[in-house]
Amino acid sequence: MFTHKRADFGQDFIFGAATASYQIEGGQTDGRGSSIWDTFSATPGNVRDGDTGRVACDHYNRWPEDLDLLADGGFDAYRFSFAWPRLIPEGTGAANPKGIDFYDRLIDGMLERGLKPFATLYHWDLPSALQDRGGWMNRDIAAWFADYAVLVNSRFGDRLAATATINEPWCVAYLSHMLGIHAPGYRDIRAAARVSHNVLLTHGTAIAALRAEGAKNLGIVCNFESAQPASDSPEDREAGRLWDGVFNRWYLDGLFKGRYPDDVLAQFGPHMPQAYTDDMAVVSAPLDWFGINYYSRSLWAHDPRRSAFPLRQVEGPLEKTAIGWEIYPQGLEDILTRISDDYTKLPLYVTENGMAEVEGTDDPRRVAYYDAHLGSVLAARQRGADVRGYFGWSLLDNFEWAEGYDKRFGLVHVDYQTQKRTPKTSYRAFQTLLTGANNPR
Ligand SMILES: N=[N+]=NCCCCNC(=O)[C@@H]1[C@H]2[C@H](O)[C@@H](O)[C@H](O)[C@@H](CO)[C@@H]12
Repeated sequence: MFTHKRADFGQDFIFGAATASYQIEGGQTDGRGSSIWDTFSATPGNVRDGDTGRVACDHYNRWPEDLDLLADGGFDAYRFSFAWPRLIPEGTGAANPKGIDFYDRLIDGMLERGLKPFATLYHWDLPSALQDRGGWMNRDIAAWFADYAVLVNSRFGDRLAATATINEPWCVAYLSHMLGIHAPGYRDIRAAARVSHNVLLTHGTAIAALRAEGAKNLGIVCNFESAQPASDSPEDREAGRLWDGVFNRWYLDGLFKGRYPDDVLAQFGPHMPQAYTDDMAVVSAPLDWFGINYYSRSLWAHDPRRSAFPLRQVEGPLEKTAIGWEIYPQGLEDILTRISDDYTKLPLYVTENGMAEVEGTDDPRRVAYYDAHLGSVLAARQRGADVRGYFGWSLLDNFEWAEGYDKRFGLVHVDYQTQKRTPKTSYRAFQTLLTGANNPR
């Protein structure tokens, strides 16, 4: 079990678990439109074992059982995402009544169980019809997304505890348009530069539209990693700093200082959209809270072979999870205190933290991972970071993007042949922390 006690976090601290629509819902029916992850995963070679989100955890049909798992675990909140293609199948225009009905029932189900709905408007499942129109590379996405955000707010806003516009803009931009690892799979510096701006412009445009509707408790969720040099050489130290710029400072500086970091702009060079500086007041719109996703650290060395972003990742020596990421709890304390000291005094939520582990329901390594990272949250709070909550990633084993179903992050095991859910030891650790009892269902 954990070494911490619920009281260590203060009575107002929120514990939750997180998921995302494409990773768990399945339910490619009832008017849901196609998403870029449907097309990306249907393309051979993009996802391990050719896995897709067609069925996933069948959450579209099994959501009452999954909400029961959250309630029985003693969680205060559930971080979930709306599937844009389920609500507006073509991305713009007519809403899908069956999509609205699904989220109506899901959110009411949370409220009936005393679970606070922490919503994310976009967790990567862009409607394919919008990709046909350029997707994130088209500046018009800011208006398309703002209209979608206003629809969600009009239908569900009065029941949501908190709303994040976008999950992990770095993944939407760099992982998906520079590295090509996620949908839509571009490897194009010009696309990456434009999307790195458009994703934050879209966020800010939606915030303004939601404010005009009177929406409250608005934020964004960004992912951070502790970017470190692979050696003490000046070149490697510069490489570590540049990656910190790419992964962390682009978003922190953009959102909270209204400007992009010069070292990263220098790498993007002439590929930035014209007059992007005119947008920075919108990009840095005031927020009510800020979400931090943290998993690991990364080591970087100078790579002179590359004309832009001259760096390469180096494997580190620390214990690794089943997805190959080093276990580095200190990085969570560091990023929380860095954000609080250098960027914002907004309420902070750890909106994702967790680890991939080999299949099984006894997961002592995951218990130790969570225990160590919860300790980092306490340490950051003691250093003045206003951390208000923590969400484990993930409630369920689920579709892990390009890794398919091979990588399991769940507190609850999913047998994809039978869809049977089985709480793991790590679920029991949270249940004991949160309820004091280890009451098996
Ligand atoms: N260089 N490099 N670095 C690799 C950085 C990976 C960043 N990926 C995440 O943070 C994703 C986040 C996502 O929200 C969720 O949908 C995913 O399931 C989890 C687990 O993967 C995490």
